[in-house]
Amino acid sequence: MKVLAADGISPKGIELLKKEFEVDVKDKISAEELLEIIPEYDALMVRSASKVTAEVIERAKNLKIIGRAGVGVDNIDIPAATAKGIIVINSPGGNTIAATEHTMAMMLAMSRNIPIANETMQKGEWNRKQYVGVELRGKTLGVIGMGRIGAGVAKRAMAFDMDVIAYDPYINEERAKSLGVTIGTFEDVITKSDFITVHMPLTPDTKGMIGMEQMKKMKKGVRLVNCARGGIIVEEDLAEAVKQGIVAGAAIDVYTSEPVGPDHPLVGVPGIVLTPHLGASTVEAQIGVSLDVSEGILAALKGEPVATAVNMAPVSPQVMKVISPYLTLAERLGGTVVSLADGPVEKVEVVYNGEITEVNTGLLTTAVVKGMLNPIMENEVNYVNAPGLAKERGIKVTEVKEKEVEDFTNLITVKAQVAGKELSVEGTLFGSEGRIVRINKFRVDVDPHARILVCPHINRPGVIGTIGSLLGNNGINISAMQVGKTEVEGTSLMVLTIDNDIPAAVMEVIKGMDGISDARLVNFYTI
Ligand SMILES: NC(=O)c1ccc[n+]([C@@H]2O[C@H](COP(=O)([O-])OP(=O)(O)OC[C@H]3O[C@@H](n4cnc5c(N)ncnc54)[C@H](O)[C@@H]3O)[C@@H](O)[C@H]2O)c1
Ligand SMILES: O=C(O)CC[C@@H](O)C(=O)O
Repeated sequence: MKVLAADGISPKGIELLKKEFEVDVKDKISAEELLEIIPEYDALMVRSASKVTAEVIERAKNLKIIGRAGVGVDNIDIPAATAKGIIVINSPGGNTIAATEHTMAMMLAMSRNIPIANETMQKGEWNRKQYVGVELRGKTLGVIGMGRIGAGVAKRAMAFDMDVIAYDPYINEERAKSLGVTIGTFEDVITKSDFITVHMPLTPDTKGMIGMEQMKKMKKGVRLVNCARGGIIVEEDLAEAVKQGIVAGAAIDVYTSEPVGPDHPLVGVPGIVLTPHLGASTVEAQIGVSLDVSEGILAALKGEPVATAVNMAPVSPQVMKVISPYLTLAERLGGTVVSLADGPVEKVEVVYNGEITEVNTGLLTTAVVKGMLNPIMENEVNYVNAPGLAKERGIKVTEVKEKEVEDFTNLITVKAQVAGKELSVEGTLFGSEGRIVRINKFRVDVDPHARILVCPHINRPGVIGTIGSLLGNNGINISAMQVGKTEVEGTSLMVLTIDNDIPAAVMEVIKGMDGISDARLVNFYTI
């Protein structure tokens, strides 16, 4: 497998990846070169400089995962990646402190004229009267977007004795209370604050959220900070508002289009402090984000789910801890059902019993679907594309949770509707080992690995022996055997774990044997 690390990713994560994969490092890569070389790679790591467009994704023949060494994924075409089953991961917390501290640094630099004072002093000037600043103490800071960075900025601002008022339509009263901030409306924040800082992603809702109309409503002497995304504050309006004295100052780290040249409207405006997207640029943050995405890439390339995938339903680390031991079992139950089916699966119901019902089992259901589709699809099915592929194929997937469970702590039952008939396979964990404990109505204890031959048959002398001899005569070794019975007298289910594939002609002979009702091969290597 080959990994491309673009945009100057810290070597810490790259070292980790190099233990398992071939890694090419290209700190500076043009859009043309990326398009040209992307077909070679299985994984791509980027910061904010490279644009992973639909065209790049279209040409990425082998790409399985894109790792964004940072928070914002606005430089990646997520719908295009999802449609192609490419996992997109980021590092949600790796650079939070760096961006939070940069915001504080920008606020202080702006309010105490540090950049201009330094610049003029470096030229030999001594301008003490010209650069009188303002204090943070006692001022109101308006925080728009109370996520990781917004909350970190609020906490630090309170240590500077600022009052914090926040606007974030997606946080609840309880969270606001625990952060010690006052929650207000957008109007409250823009009209009552002395400093305003924005910390949300650029979305259709947030784009241009602060323009001239809003700036005119703000307090006289207001100062604005944007260390989130360019475009949340309209750049031309901000330049004009500072020039006209509507806004006293601004500190900006991010721009609608980067890199920024000398013609940018904010360049050269007195009172505006600019940095070239340095929010995440600390040694610690770069190591953190590099390790985060490298670990994610390692897991994803092994087929494991990654909690930081942005194009999958998010799974908290607590939930992941509970469900991860069941993921392989869930896939194998799905794969078993589809291998036993005599026709296309129309409907799947995944029933969870026991303690596992207390957490979100969505990812386990996706694992069942992944296991069902993998043996029958040409291209790899993964946690990202499995739900979409099932929908495309008209397979209705539902989840049922039932607290009660007999005999086991937890039980997963996969029921499939095939040509009007129901098939079901049940599984549980014995310690950390997955086991199939029931196939249709037959109780079994099968270790779902290698290949199994499943034969419902009449319970009478000689039937099992005939199959054993046939397999032996064809050089197929049986390494384990189970016979499951039902309440229906006279019928049994034989499950043989075998070391080799069974040729189609031998399968036909088995199916035609006296006393055998059916024969199905489940190959766990393809699930
Ligand atoms: N300058 C940098 O180098 C740098 C570094 C890290 C992060 N960032 C950017 O900072 C931003 C925030 O990062 P984070 O880690 O705190 O993200 P986060 O996801 O933890 O927080 C974002 C917050 O914005 C809120 N939000 C969404 N839409 C909103 C709206 N319309 N109005 C108000 N609030 C809204 C969300 O509810 C959430 O609480 C992101 O855009 C990220 O890309 C920049
Ligand atoms: O890669 C960077 O330096 C910027 C990262 C930052 O914008 C982010 O969204 O995490």
